Amino acid sequence: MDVVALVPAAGRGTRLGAGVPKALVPVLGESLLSRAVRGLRDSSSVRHVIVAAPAEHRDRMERELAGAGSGVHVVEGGAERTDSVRAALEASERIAPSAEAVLVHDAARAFTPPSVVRSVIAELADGASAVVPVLPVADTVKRVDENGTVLDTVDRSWLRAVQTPQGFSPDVLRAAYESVGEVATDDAGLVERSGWPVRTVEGHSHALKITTSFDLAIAETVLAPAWADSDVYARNTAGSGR
Ligand SMILES: Nc1ccn([C@@H]2O[C@H](COP(=O)(O)OP(=O)(O)OP(=O)(O)O)[C@@H](O)[C@H]2O)c(=O)n1
Ligand SMILES: C[C@](O)(CO)[C@H](O)COP(=O)(O)O
Repeated sequence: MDVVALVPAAGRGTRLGAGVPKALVPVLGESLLSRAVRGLRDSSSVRHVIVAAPAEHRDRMERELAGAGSGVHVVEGGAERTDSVRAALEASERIAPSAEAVLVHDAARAFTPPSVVRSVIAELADGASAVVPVLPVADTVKRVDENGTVLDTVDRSWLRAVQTPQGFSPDVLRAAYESVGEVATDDAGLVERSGWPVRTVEGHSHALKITTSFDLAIAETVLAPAWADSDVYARNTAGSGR
């Protein structure tokens, strides 16, 4: 399959509070952005990568990715994640007009194993129009009212936590972005609202979204060393890792 990956990387990283956009934060010497793009390239299944960068850091991100290969492009992102994905999606019509599949992958999920990327693409190749990697929810989940009092306990057997990369047939994602103007927290949410079925594949604990300083500590002590260790990396890319 001819696959293009869109990488929203234009967020500020407010919850991490590193003083630079989160995608530029280094983990053991390599930025989250560089690692996220490397994971996509390591899947050997992605032809083009289009990164949405903050306007004021676009040049720096271009330099950061200079060694990542000729198929990597940087465009200007927007105020919300959906604006950044929309900008990259529009650029994909020019950069990758013959793409048969589009992935959307957070720069913040920089340690996603290439095996997850391949699983999503395999499901698209099998005929799915939209695919998301998911994990079961580990905690008991409760609904609460505005005062913080518990209303009820949700049956978690139906719940899944959703990761990226999320994969789509290009026409389906474009139609969803054209018809649904509002902001969504993930791209599959827009596709669902347009009435398309969304399939799931097994996600991976290493695909966590680096959001807080705790997550960054996990990245520094567990995830980056696992990637640097070729044996651990091989096991990690082969299994579920849960
Ligand atoms: N306007 C935005 C906002 C977010 N993102 C990207 O969307 C992904 C998921 O967002 P999140 O992890 O919430 O990142 P931030 O918005 O940077 O985090 P925060 O809410 O803490 O500021 C990240 O790769 C982020 O760079 C983006 O491209 N454009
Ligand atoms: C797309 C996403 O990573 C799926 O879990 C998530 O919804 C992004 O949410 P955020 O609020 O922008 O971090």
